[in-house]
Amino acid sequence: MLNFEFAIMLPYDGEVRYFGKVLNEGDALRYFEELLGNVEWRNDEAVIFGRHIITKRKVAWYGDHNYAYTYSNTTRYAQVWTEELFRLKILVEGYCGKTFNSCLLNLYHNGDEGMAWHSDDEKSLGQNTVIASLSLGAERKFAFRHKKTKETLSLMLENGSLLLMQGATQENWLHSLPKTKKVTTPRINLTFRTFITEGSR
Ligand SMILES: O=C(O)CCC(=O)C(=O)O
Ligand SMILES: [Fe+2]
Repeated sequence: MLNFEFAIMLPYDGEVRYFGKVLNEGDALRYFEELLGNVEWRNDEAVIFGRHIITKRKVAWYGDHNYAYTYSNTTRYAQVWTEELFRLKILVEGYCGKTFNSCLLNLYHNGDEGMAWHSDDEKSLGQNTVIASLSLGAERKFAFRHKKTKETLSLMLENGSLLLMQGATQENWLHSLPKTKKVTTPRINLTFRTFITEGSR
């Protein structure tokens, strides 16, 4: 396997690697535009405390099969990889030395849209899940907060950059994409994940 340079982001209780830019400006822009136009973007919906919420942020979900995935009391079905998403999956797998069977995409139109503190610890992802996050478009701050010590740290996710979260990260740390008035342009984020399918449980 090839070795790539990366920065280690978490001091303890989890493993996060930041590879920096893995796509040059031209490729990042081309993928951004292709995904903006070709992905089936939808507003995310959730039922939280009995209220039906529709987010401003748009989402899409792709994978090897049309997996059904339930969170926040809503079931979604994955679309099968587009050609450009499949190419990005192969690129990301090369850096991470891991394979992924699905990808959740988020489209943030500007800094008014973000993602609140959460961890990606759904049962369908299993323990010590590996999540690779590729960012395209506007540079945004990404933050981690330890669930017990409350230690907080953050980094900037650059255009074309790759972040890998693995080990006990989801068990011990929350992460968020804070809203900001400074960002007025859109960003697309792709999180490649491994969804545990019926056959492999
Ligand atoms: O947009 C990001 O960088 C993070 C997205 C995220 O945390 C998620 O989709 O679970
Ligand atoms: Fe997340």
